[in-house]
Formats: sequence, structure tokens, C-alpha cells
Amino acid sequence: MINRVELFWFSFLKPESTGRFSNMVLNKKFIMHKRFEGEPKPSDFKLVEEKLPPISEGEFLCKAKWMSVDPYMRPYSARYPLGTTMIGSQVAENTAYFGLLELCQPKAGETVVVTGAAGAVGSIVGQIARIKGCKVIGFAGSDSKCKWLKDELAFDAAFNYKECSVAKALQESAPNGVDCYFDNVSENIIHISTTVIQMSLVAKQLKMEGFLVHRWANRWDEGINQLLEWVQEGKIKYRETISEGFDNMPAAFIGMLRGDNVGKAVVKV
Ligand SMILES: NC(=O)C1=CN([C@@H]2O[C@H](COP(=O)(O)OP(=O)(O)OC[C@H]3O[C@@H](n4cnc5c(N)ncnc54)[C@H](OP(=O)(O)O)[C@@H]3O)[C@@H](O)[C@H]2O)C=CC1
Ligand SMILES: CCCCCC(=O)/C=C/[C@@H]1[C@@H](C/C=C\CCCC(=O)O)[C@@H](O)C[C@H]1O
Repeated sequence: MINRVELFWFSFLKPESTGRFSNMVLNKKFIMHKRFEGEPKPSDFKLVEEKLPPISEGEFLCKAKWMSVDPYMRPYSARYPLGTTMIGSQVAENTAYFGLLELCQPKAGETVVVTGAAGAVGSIVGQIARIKGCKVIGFAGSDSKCKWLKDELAFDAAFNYKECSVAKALQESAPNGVDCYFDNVSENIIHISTTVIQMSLVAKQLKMEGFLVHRWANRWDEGINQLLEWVQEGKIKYRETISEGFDNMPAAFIGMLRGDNVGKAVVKV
């Protein structure tokens, strides 16, 4: 479900059951044990248990039931010392909502291209663009993902970037050029200069802009409520890829980076 909880920590609390610590709480967390070299490995993480001090006046303790694994955890962790707790932060739906609507300002009849199209952000970007009357072209990493995008999410075209010529696919599916390119995976799929997007940039005088979704923190509920309405109206569909068990956090993270997920990758604690 969209936005069950906005912030998930890569840690999990359970009551200590025995002895003199009976009023204390054991916190389980994964820390970064080794630097990622290439693809993260299970041995790069370490499961740690710690006793939390009793909570003080004005504090509260919460127990996570669902957790999020997110792409940014990979580059972000490089900035922190070994031993840092891994965190995840579920903001995909508003990233799609504000990123597309505020920066791209899509208009009916325009052509929108999205990469990572079957992922948490990309699948919502494409559907919002469809709601706005745009032609939507998605790129994703498997035929089954592309089938889902076309058959169920009503993308106009979807291509398995591992199996196609991306430049040719764009040339054929966007004869009038591209008005908006929502890039979820950097240069991994589309090398702009080799595609029709390059000419669109010039001819349509497009702009390029990066963002962090927290830019719209003061409008957070607006995004969530609008998306919820679209879900309830059947205009937006979503999928989740659920891994079971806190101990499977690293596997879920690694799997998401490999493309095992359709929609949002989450862990059910
Ligand atoms: N600016 C902001 O504030 C925010 C930005 N983001 C960004 O949005 C993007 C999507 O995030 P999110 O929706 O959570 O993640 P996704 O659900 O899209 O999961 C990541 C996906 O990336 C794809 N992928 C992995 N490796 C590659 C590769 N080498 N080349 C191309 N695709 C690859 C995989 O799909 P496939 O099978 O298609 O390859 C995988 O499923 C990320 O870049 C993330 O950092 C997210 C939240 C906030
Ligand atoms: C570092 C790569 C960021 C990739 C984009 C992304 O997924 C952003 C996600 C944010 C995340 C913030 C993470 C890093 C921001 C670094 C900014 C800085 O302090 O220099 C987290 O806050 C949830 C998403 O909004």
C-alpha cells in the first residue's frame, strides 16, 4: 500500500524478555560492515543487536513492521564510516508525483520517456503521465516487466533495454521527439547524445534539472492524497515486491539493485 509509513529504519526492535533488562528493548540493525565493491554482497552487512536505554519523558519508541530498501542506500553509504546503520526511506510515490508534475509539467499529447519504468518511482511516473494525456514510453529490464507496463499500466510502449537497441526503439516510438525524459537510472540505459532525445533537447528547448523530493516536504500530503485518490479510482495501479523477515534485508536490497523487484521493494519484518 502506498505510504504505509514514510520512514523505515533498517533496524527493528523487540522487547528483551529475561532478567534485569526486562524493561529494556533489544534493537536489531544492519550495519555497513565492508565497503561495497561493485555489487553489494551479503558479507558487506552485519547484523547487530543492541540494548536501548529506557525511553525518557517526551520520547517514544516505535517498532517497524515494514521496511524499505532503496537505490540511494548504495551511493549514500559510501560517505559514512564503516559501522553506520543502514537506513531506507520510502518516498517513491511523491518522487514520481512532484518530480514529474512540477519539473516536467507534462501536457496532453506530449511524449514522456521513463527509465526504471517498472520500479517504484518509474511505474508511478508513467501512469501519472498517462493520466495527463501523454504518450508514455518505458524502459525496463525484462520482457515480463514490459508486458505489465503495456498490458496493465497502459504504457504506449515499453522496451526491454537488455534486449533492444535503445536508440532505435526511441526513434521508432517517438517520431515527434521527446518532451520529457524522467531518468531513474542515470546513463545506464539511455545515452542521450546517441538518441532522439538529444535533438529534442535543442529543438524543443528542454531543460535538465535534478531534485530531491524533500523540496516538496511542505506539500507532502497533497501528493499522497492525490495519488491515493487515483488508486481508489483505478487510475493508478501499484505492485510491491515483498521479502519476508528482517534478516533478509540485505538480500532484498541486493535483489532490488539487480532488478528482482516490480514496483516497490519492501521487507515485511
Ligand atoms: N531524487 C529523489 O529525491 C529520489 C530519487 N529516487 C531515485 O529514483 C530511482 C528509482 O528508485 P526506486 O523506484 O526506488 O527503485 P526501483 O524500484 O526502480 O528499483 C531499482 C531498479 O533499477 C533497475 N536497475 C538496476 N540496475 C540497473 C542498471 N544497471 N541499469 C538500468 N536499470 C537498472 C532495476 O530494474 P530493471 O529490471 O528495469 O533493470 C531495479 O528494479 C533511483 O535512481 C533513486 O535513487 C528515489 C527516491 C527519491
Ligand atoms: C546520493 C544519491 C542520491 C540519489 C537520489 C535519491 O535516491 C535520493 C533519495 C533521497 C534520500 C537522500 C539521499 C541522499 C541525498 C544526499 C544529499 C546530501 O545531503 O548531499 C533520502 O533522503 C530519501 C530520498 O529523498
